Amino acid sequence: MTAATQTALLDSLAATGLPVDTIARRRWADCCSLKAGLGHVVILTPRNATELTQSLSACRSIGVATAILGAGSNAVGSDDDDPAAIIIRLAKNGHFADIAPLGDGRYRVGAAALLGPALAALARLGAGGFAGLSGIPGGIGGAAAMNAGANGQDFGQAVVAMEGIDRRDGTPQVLPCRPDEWSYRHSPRPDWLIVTSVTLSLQPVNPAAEIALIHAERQRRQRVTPPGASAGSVFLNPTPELSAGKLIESAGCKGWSRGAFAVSEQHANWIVNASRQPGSAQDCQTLIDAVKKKVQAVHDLDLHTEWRFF
Ligand SMILES: NC(=O)C1=CN([C@@H]2O[C@H](COP(=O)(O)OP(=O)(O)OC[C@H]3O[C@@H](n4cnc5c(N)ncnc54)[C@H](OP(=O)(O)O)[C@@H]3O)[C@@H](O)[C@H]2O)C=CC1
Ligand SMILES: C=C(O[C@H]1[C@H](O)[C@@H](CO)O[C@H](OP(=O)(O)OP(=O)(O)OC[C@H]2O[C@@H](n3ccc(=O)[nH]c3=O)[C@H](O)[C@@H]2O)[C@@H]1NC(C)=O)C(=O)O
Repeated sequence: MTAATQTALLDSLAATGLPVDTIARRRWADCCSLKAGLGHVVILTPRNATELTQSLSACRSIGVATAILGAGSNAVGSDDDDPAAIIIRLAKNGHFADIAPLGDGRYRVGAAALLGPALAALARLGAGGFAGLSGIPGGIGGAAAMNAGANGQDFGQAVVAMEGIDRRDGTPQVLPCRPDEWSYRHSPRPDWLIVTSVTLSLQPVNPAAEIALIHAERQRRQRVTPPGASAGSVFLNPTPELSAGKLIESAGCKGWSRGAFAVSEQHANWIVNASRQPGSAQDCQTLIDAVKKKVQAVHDLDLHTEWRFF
C-alpha cells in the first residue's frame, strides 16, 4: 500500500462517519518504545465503547483487518507502508483509562491506563500488593494480554476478569479468569478479544507505605534499565533457572549491532536503540535472528521472543 493508498484508506474511514480526530496515519517508529519501523500505519484511537464499536464496524465495512496496539512497549513496527491491518489503539485520555472501585477489594481499571501510574493511583485508594510490577512500561491491556511480570509477581495474579469487545463482530464480552489459567508470560485472553478494562482483586494497603514501595521499585528499575530506546526483554527465559541474558552473553553476542540496534553491553537480553532515532524493523529482526542462531549453535537451545512484530 503506497502513501496515496493509505490516504485513500483514511478517506474511506472518514466516509463511514467515524470522528475524524480518531483517525490518523503515523510512522511506526513513533508508535513503539524501541522506535523500530520506518513504514507508516493507519491508526484509529477510539475514546469510548461506542467509538470502538464504530471503528471495528468501519474496518469490517471496508474489508480491512484490525490489530491492537497498547503503549507499544513490547512491539516492533514495520518498514512497510503496507501493514496487514488497521491498528486500533484505545485513547489514553478518555473512558478507557478510568479506575472505578467495585467494592470488596475489586477495582475496574481501563485498558489504556499505564500499568505503573495505575498501580500508584490504586495505592492512593488504599489498594495494592503488586508494587513489584510498577516499573514495567506498557498498558493495562498489554499487561493482561501477555501477563506482564517482574520481581516474582505476575499481573494475572491480580486479574479476576477481562472485559472487552470481540473484534470479529463488535459484541461486548466479559471473560472471568481463574488463577490457574495464567502462567509465565501467558494469558487466557483469546486473540479476538480487545481488552477494554480488567477487574483486579487487590489487598488493602497503607497508601503511604505502598507508594514508598512503588517509588523504590521505579528507582531500582531505572538503575538496571540499559540506556537508549528499548522494549524490555527480547526473549523469554527458557526456564526459571536458565536466563536468556546469561545464555546470550556466554554465546558472545553482547555488543552485536545492526543499523540502529545493538545487543546491550549492560544486559544481553535487551536490544537497545542508542540513538533513539527511527530504525529499520528489518535490521532489528536480522539482529534477533543472528542472536537466536548463535545461541542455538553454542547452547543447542531455541530462544523465543516475547515481542510482537507487526
Ligand atoms: N516485565 C517487563 O519489564 C516489561 C514488560 N512489558 C510488558 O509488555 C506488555 C506490553 O504492553 P503494551 O506496551 O501496552 O503493549 P503493546 O502496545 O506493546 O502491544 C503488544 C501486544 O499486546 C496486546 N495488547 C495490547 N493492548 C491490548 C488490548 N487492549 N487488548 C488486547 N490485547 C492487547 C496485543 O497482542 P496481540 O497482537 O496478540 O493482539 C499487542 O500486539 C505489557 O504487559 C508490559 O507490561 C513490556 C516491557 C518490559
Ligand atoms: C524486562 C522484562 O522482564 C524481566 C523482569 O523485569 C526481570 C525482573 O524481575 O526479570 C526477568 O529478567 P531477567 O531474567 O533477565 O532478570 P535479570 O535479573 O536481569 O537476569 C537474570 C540472570 O541473568 C544474568 N545475566 C543477565 C544479563 C546478562 O547480560 N548476563 C547475565 O549473566 C544475571 O546476572 C542474572 O543472574 C524478566 N525478563 C524475562 C524474559 O522474564 C520483560 O519481560 O520485558
